[in-house]
Amino acid sequence: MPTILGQNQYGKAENRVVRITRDGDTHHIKDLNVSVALSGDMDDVHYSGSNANVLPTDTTKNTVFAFAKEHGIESAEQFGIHLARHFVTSQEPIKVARIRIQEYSWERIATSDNSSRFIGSDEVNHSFARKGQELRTTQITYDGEKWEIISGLKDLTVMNSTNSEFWGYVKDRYTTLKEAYDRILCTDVAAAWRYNWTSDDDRMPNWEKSYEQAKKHILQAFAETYSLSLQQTLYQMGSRVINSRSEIDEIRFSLPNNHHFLVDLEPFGLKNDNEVYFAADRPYGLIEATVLRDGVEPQIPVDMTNL
Ligand SMILES: O=c1[nH]c(=O)c2[nH]c(=O)[nH]c2[nH]1
Repeated sequence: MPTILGQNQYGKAENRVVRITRDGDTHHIKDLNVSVALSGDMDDVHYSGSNANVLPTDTTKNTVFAFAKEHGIESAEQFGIHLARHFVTSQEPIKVARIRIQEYSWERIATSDNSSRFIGSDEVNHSFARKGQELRTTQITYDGEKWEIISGLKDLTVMNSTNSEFWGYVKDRYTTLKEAYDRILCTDVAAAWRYNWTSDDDRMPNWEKSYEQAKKHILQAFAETYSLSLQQTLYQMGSRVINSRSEIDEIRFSLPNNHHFLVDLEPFGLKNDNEVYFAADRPYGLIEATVLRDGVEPQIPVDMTNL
């Protein structure tokens, strides 16, 4: 049966590009998922395998990252327009470029009123929480006498665009990781905390307020900790909650280390001065720990945060 080629397009999908613009101590984030689809005179590659008209999808990926440096990312639309125009006007065989962009929005974390005691007031400008509601969770267990209430949240994505380092770790023959003295720290916070309210005879906590406050302390501790490891940040977040909320005795975290790798733009003659990152989705480091009020028995199950 004879066949003919129908509609076709190709490109690199889901380029996760993060552009940090550093305006002194005030940082701005653009976080995009960019998919490139090109079409045009592509009969030959399908019919005979001749690649003469094919700009590699790998090149389209590089172009996305290089453009993030060269042109910046003013808006998703502006960025997409630059890219689409580039592909169509620079490559004769390419007749149509379709750029799809999803943008992750971030908002600044409001730090605590007394933060200037811990950090310079200008440093609040590098800590962000991703917009979009986190999921609030709770588990209630009652045996007719005692209550166990474990509440928490998941998918609370936060980022520090500076004030994070990681060095001085063990190095064996398989270690290739370079020590980092200024890296992006990004995680999706999953936390579960246990209330010490166990009896109907005791005064019940204000659940709504407690949730809002626990979340606030987690965010502020993340923003205000100068981090030498995600483990250290985790502990700071946990102790901030335990120390500020007398109704909570125990908190467990599961924190993926959402790696952001600096993109090597040298091959394109561009210097990447901590501006353009590749946001990898896997594999990721996974840091998990419980923080307890001194003297209490741990009760939150290990997998409680994997709701
Ligand atoms: O904060 C970190 N903790 C680690 O244990 C670790 N391991 C690693 O490779 N990177 C990091 N980062």
